[in-house]
Amino acid sequence: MEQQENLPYFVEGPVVKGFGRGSKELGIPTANFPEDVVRKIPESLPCGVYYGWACVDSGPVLPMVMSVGWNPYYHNTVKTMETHILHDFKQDFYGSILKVILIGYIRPMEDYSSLDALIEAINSDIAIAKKELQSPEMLAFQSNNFFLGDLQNSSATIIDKREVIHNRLQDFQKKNNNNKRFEVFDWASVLNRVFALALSLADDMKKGGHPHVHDR
Ligand SMILES: Cc1cc2nc3c(=O)[nH]c(=O)nc-3n(C[C@H](O)[C@H](O)[C@H](O)COP(=O)(O)O)c2cc1C
Ligand SMILES: Nc1ncnc2c1ncn2[C@@H]1O[C@H](COP(=O)(O)OP(=O)(O)O)[C@@H](O)[C@H]1O
Repeated sequence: MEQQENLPYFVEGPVVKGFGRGSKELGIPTANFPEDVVRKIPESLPCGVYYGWACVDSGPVLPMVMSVGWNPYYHNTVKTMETHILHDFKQDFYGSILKVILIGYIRPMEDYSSLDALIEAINSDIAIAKKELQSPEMLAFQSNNFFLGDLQNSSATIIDKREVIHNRLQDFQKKNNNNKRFEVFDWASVLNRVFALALSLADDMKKGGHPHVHDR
């Protein structure tokens, strides 16, 4: 299936406030990634509904369902990534770091005729996720090194590793944005290229082929 081509896909970022449409009251709260994280998701990752694993800060790795797109039901003008974690959290976790692995594609985003129909569709997505995540291949991702912060030994594909590294370097850059040196020379992007090249070479060596540079 074409939608499975870029999976698994690894994303990490802080949880920000969404549109506040009261999805919590409906029993389906969704944690939102900020716009800059969503913007980095390549066009090659189709909009739609996904299932996979999620982890908040250094908490347990839990099943999740996620929507990626423009929420046609609400006629959104910005693309969002909204993660509903299948767990009863005692409190909100805005500002926490959310890590997700998108493993399976469920369906495209639909414009439902009523809120009840949308909720019914999401509940069906949840049932699919629960079932699919029980297989040994899916369970293996629950203990992926990505959740431990060990990127070198993560089974993320090259583009995913770069994405995570890119996000981390952007945070690093933001923290240092008062430092004049960063205005003169973009160290973060240089480091990003060096990391990407090193990962690319390591992967090629592992495959036993001749190392070559992948384009972003
Ligand atoms: C698993 C899942 C599937 C979704 N499917 C759709 C969909 O098909 N169409 C749609 O318009 N929105 C869909 N959504 C997005 C919801 O509309 C969204 O979570 C809701 O707008 C909550 O907004 P809020 O975070 O601002 O409260 C889906 C969300 C989830 C978690
Ligand atoms: N199981 C859960 N999955 C996702 N978010 C949850 C969950 N339980 C609590 N939350 C919290 O709820 C927030 C989302 O609530 P929601 O009503 O969708 O509001 P908003 O869209 O305004 O952020 C998340 O950012 C998170 O802090």
